[in-house]
Amino acid sequence: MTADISALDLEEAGAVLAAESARFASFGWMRGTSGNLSVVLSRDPLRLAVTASGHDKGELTPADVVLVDGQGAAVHGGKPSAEAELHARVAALTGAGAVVHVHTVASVAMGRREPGGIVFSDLEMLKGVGQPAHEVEVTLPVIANSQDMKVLGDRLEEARDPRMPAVVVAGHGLYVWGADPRQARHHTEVVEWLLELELTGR
Ligand SMILES: CSC[C@@H](O)[C@@H](O)C(=O)COP(=O)(O)O
Ligand SMILES: [Zn+2]
Repeated sequence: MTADISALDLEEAGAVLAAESARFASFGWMRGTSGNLSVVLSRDPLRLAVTASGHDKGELTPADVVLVDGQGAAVHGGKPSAEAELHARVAALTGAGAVVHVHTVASVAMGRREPGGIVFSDLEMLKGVGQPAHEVEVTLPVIANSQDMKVLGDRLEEARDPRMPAVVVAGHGLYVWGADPRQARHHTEVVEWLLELELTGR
């Protein structure tokens, strides 16, 4: 346990992540134990609470959370998400306070159709990721999948567009981030809505 993060802080974070996870699972976005969530608990040193690996993400309890460092290694708790290192990388790179990873059908389907990136324009919903609705084109980057989180992190760093707090990982799912878990959830809902629209409309 680090001196600056109490067990209570971690359990409170676990309660938030369990609630967010149950919500995403209810949407069918975390089927078969897929997906993972994190929230930043301290910046210096970087510490995140991340969901434990391999659990049913619709049935998490506040205890199903692990404290990890800036490399995604466990500092306290059990086995962190297999993707904890990427969460830490996103938090360090973007300044986000929370990261969401979901396995949505629309993200994988659109990543296949548009491997060079998915362009959105003239949609009121773009305001939900801080962009104007009109006269702007915003691209959601698509990066190749890897089981190596360092490789995935390098790809995300190279491809990300500061105007879009998300990337699609081809053949895998969606990474989205925000200032806190609530904003990360809203960004996730908006990006997924945009993806579903494009999937339906093309
Ligand atoms: C069907 S689980 C797929 C996993 O390999 C992974 O991509 C995932 O999203 C969940 O991993 P986890 O280690 O439980 O956080
Ligand atoms: Zn995944």
